Parts: sequence; structure tokens; C-alpha cells
Amino acid sequence: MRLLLIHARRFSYEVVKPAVEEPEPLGEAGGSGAFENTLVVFTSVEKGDDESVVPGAVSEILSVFNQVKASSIVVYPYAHLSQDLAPPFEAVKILGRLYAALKEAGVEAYKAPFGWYKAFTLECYGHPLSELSRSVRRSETGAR
Ligand SMILES: NCC(=O)N[C@H]1[C@@H](O)[C@H](n2cnc3c(N)ncnc32)O[C@@H]1CO
Repeated sequence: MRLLLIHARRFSYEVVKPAVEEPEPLGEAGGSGAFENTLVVFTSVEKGDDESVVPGAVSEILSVFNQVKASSIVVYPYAHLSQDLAPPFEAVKILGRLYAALKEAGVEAYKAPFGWYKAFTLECYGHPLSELSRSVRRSETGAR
């Protein structure tokens, strides 16, 4: 799993059109979202990733979240951080688990809809920790 973490003064997105056969239903977010002082986590799920990547990803994300003192997290499905992507039916599952785990950790977390081309506006703070990338591997033992 590859993560690009951007601490944004402002971030907003809006769906444009479906990008896969069965895009995620838009739900209550209604296909758009706008956030201030948020940590945007652009996330590519890679081939071979399984649920065991989630605890490591949560730990990396919360470490940055606490250091930059963001007020929320947006999990943003993003198929552009790896040449070795997991297929959509696997990726959507793992992204859902990541989102659920962040909420279980008690932080204000949101998820942009999976499987859509989206327009977005991103205003990065530009401080030294405002642009970070992480790579998380699944655990050999498959431990949760
Ligand atoms: N720019 C917008 C976009 O990337 N849209 C992507 C993601 O929302 C999602 N997607 C498909 N495969 C993956 C994957 N392995 N990991 C994450 N998201 C994925 O499906 C869209 C088309 O690839």
C-alpha cells in the first residue's frame, strides 16, 4: 500500500464520472466534500495487499495526523502511486477497512468515493511535514 499524505489548509473534491464498472455508491457525502485543516491520504492499494496492511497504515497516518495537528483525515482512493495496483474489488475492501479502523481510533475521518474520476482542489500548508509519502507492507504472519 502506498500513501501520499498532504496536510491541507483547504481540500475539496467533486465526482465527475464513473471510472470502473461498479463505482462505490455516493452515500450521504453525495459525491462531494470540502474540508479545512485536514490530512488528505491519497491511497493506492497494491497487488498482494490484504487486511494486514491496515494496522501499519493506521499507525503511520495517526503519527502524522498528531504531529501536524490536523482536525480531520480524508482517505482518498488514488490509483496513481504504484505500478502494481490491486484490482478494484480487492482495493475497495481494504480501503473500507482502513477508513473503519481510523474511525475506530476515534478521529474525525472521511472517505472519498471509490471508482470515480473526481475534480479536486488542494491547498497544501507547505510546512516541512505537509507532504509525506509512506509505503506499508502486509505483515508476514498475516496478523491483524
Ligand atoms: N484519480 C481518481 C482515481 O484514482 N480513481 C480510481 C480509484 O478511485 C479506484 N481505484 C481502482 N483501483 C485502485 C487501487 N488499487 N487503489 C486505490 N484506488 C483504486 O478506481 C478509480 C479508477 O482507477
